[in-house]
Amino acid sequence: MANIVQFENVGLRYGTGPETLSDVSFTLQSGAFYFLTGASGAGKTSLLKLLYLAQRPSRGIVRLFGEDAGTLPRTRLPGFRRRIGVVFQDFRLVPHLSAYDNIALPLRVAGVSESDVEAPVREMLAWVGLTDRGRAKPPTLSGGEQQRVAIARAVIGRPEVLVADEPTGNVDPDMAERLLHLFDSLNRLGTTVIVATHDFHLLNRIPNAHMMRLEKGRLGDPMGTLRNPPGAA
Ligand SMILES: Nc1ncnc2c1ncn2[C@@H]1O[C@H](COP(=O)(O)OP(=O)(O)OP(=O)(O)O)[C@@H](O)[C@H]1O
Repeated sequence: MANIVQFENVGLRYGTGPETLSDVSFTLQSGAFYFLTGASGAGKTSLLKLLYLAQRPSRGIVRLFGEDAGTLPRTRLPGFRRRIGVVFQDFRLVPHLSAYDNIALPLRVAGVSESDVEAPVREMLAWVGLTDRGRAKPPTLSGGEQQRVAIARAVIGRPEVLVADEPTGNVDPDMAERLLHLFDSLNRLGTTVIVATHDFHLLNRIPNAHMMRLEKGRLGDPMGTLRNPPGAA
């Protein structure tokens, strides 16, 4: 499998504070599934922001799709970002737009003609089990429904990498499993998936997932497949 993401000795410092991330080196293989764990404040969100190009490293190299993200001209950033879907813990849906229009947003922003928007949006609504909720606006949806809209929006552009930052933090355990199942099915179709989570119960649901653990801004033990995570029976 090809390296789709590569971090080389990456450091991140916000302003003049201490380093939030230090000497972070890892690769993500195309088509694999990764969990990123670590205590609150360990730097998970910061690492993911570097990955989806919302943040630039203070030092080191972030390589995406074989290219050094630090030397990409600004004009190429939107194209790169479209290859990475992002799911946030707090959903970040546009409240005055319907579920349908939230999911359609990435296609419309990318200039896809309106006649080519409806079929993929309907397909996504069905995939996340919300066929009947397309007209609903986010404030009228449950947390699990909102997160499913957010997942549909993140994947409608068929990204090569899906990044999810604590996507199950605001839903009940049954819904968390359901959401994880969506990530798993996407991964089986070939998308590289990385999920940051505190929820150890989820880890053994994807037996072949690779584990990454951040401790105070540094990656812990080398990555491996965690078949018996802490808390698993
Ligand atoms: N924009 C910012 N400016 C300054 N400091 C920041 C900023 N974002 C994060 N930090 C700091 O960086 C450290 C790591 O934060 P980060 O959000 O990456 O951790 P996390 O592992 O995702 O935590 P949590 O699980 O609580 O979301 C924290 O000490 C945080 O206060």
